Amino acid sequence: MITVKSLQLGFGNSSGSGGGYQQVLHDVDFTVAEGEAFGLVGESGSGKSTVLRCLAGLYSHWRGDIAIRGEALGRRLTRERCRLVQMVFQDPYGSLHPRHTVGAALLEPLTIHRMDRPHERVAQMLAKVGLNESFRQRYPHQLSGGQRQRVAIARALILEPRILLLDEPTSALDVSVQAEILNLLAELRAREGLTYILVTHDLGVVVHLCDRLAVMQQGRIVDTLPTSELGNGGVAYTRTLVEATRSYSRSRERPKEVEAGR
Ligand SMILES: Nc1ncnc2c1ncn2[C@@H]1O[C@H](COP(=O)(O)OP(=O)(O)OP(=O)(O)O)[C@@H](O)[C@H]1O
Repeated sequence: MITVKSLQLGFGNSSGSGGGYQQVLHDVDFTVAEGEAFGLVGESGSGKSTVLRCLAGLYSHWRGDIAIRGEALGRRLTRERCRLVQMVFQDPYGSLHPRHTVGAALLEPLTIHRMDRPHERVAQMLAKVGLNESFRQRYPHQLSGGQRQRVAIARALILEPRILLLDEPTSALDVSVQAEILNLLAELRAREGLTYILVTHDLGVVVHLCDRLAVMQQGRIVDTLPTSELGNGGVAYTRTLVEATRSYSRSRERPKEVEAGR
């Protein structure tokens, strides 16, 4: 369903005169099947979010080929592309307008895309993400972190896209609500037959949600494997990453253990 071939992107002045040019993506290749959940993992700065941003149309100066359902993706963000591909960001506070109610935030894309039965669609979408009608009147600051992310997911899904790009969708959330949002995302994918590309630092999230993953290092994909193979060690860099994530999780858990012992 999604084919990315030789994707390259850099920032800065590429003329060579001013210097400061940084090549961020080098020949990134991967494919994602319809209905698949594909994880992108790797060290900080390896280019994961940049890949998502190219797919979402937030960057237009990439080179290479991106095709969705066999159709080459242009560099302009068209109405059809918005209907097909939507993105959910790490921080729902940043992606929701602070002075728009939940109802207004969900109605806006429907109005722009002139969709019929807008109020009915908002009610259905709220129910799908587990929020009742009373949430329509609330502002983002009147929601918990988990509820805000539910609204952000609802806003991304309200145009009925087929592809959801998820950039660290749970990392800004309290540990207690992370599982709730992951379960919601898994449930929505199963029910709606959605295709996910998910960027995360957390291999636990990949295991929970993804069928396959690609490991990025310095702007390149260095390994692609089924999630089921993660436990088997994989190739050297993936093994190192798995170990690093394990020790990262352990160090995150330590303060809680200390707290519990008080
Ligand atoms: N708009 C930009 N202008 C200049 N450089 C950028 C820009 N966006 C990203 N970069 C650089 O591109 C590289 C890749 O960034 P990217 O955000 O894709 O990494 P990442 O793997 O998602 O990292 P993290 O896991 O920390 O979010 C980094 O070196 C970053 O500094």
